[in-house]
Amino acid sequence: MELGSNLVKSSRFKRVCVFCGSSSGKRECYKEAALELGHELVEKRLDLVYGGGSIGLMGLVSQAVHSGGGHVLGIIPRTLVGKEKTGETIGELRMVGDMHQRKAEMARHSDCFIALPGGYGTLEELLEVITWAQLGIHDKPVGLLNVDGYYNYLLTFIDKAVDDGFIKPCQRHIFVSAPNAKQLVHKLEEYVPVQDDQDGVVAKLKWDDHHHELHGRGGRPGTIL
Ligand SMILES: C/C(=C\CNc1ncnc2c1ncn2[C@@H]1O[C@H](COP(=O)(O)O)[C@@H](O)[C@H]1O)CO
Repeated sequence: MELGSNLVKSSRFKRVCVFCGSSSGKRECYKEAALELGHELVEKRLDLVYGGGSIGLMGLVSQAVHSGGGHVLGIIPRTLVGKEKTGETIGELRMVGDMHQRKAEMARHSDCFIALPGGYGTLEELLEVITWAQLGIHDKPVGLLNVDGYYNYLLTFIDKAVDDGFIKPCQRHIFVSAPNAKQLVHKLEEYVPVQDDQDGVVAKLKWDDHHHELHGRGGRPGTIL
């Protein structure tokens, strides 16, 4: 695909879910990384799925994608809607009943996940999609944007969990990490899902079948199909 004079290789993804701080952090590098990620998504013609709202890094990444011509889908619980809590949202906004539905909908609408720096909310979203990958609920790539070493302690902790037998060595690489957006998107493109057939990982198909048995094919918000 041609964009100006540059040749842009088309991506295996269409929509990228970004988890990130509802604050901007104290250092410029976090804001710069959010903008850089937004620009990278635009350059690769990738649409954005995120938590809605324009506060913090969420605002920066969504504005960058929106002003670059990408589609922005914000998924937000009704309770959080309101300028005072989330700022002015741009792009398409979809409202859901609660935080659980929100995460499931964000995941359902995305082909991969990226976590920028953030706080508890970002960590929880990141660890949930990693856990879902471990359980075989999805096989979508997950990437950690380790801006200026922000996540080094988390990576060290995960290594400790592997050493101490709480995370299997083969699951250590269930997600990828990189210091900048370009490298991270490249790694996500190359990612091959971790295989762990021997030890109880339930194939995605089985989760889906079970879900369809329970809820029918139409699905309900709150489940990845
Ligand atoms: C409740 C108040 C502000 C919270 N506003 C949010 N608006 C939209 N999305 C949010 C908000 N807070 C958390 N999120 C989700 O979690 C991630 C950011 O959380 P963090 O703790 O800042 O890392 C983000 O990806 C969103 O999906 C006002 O009192």
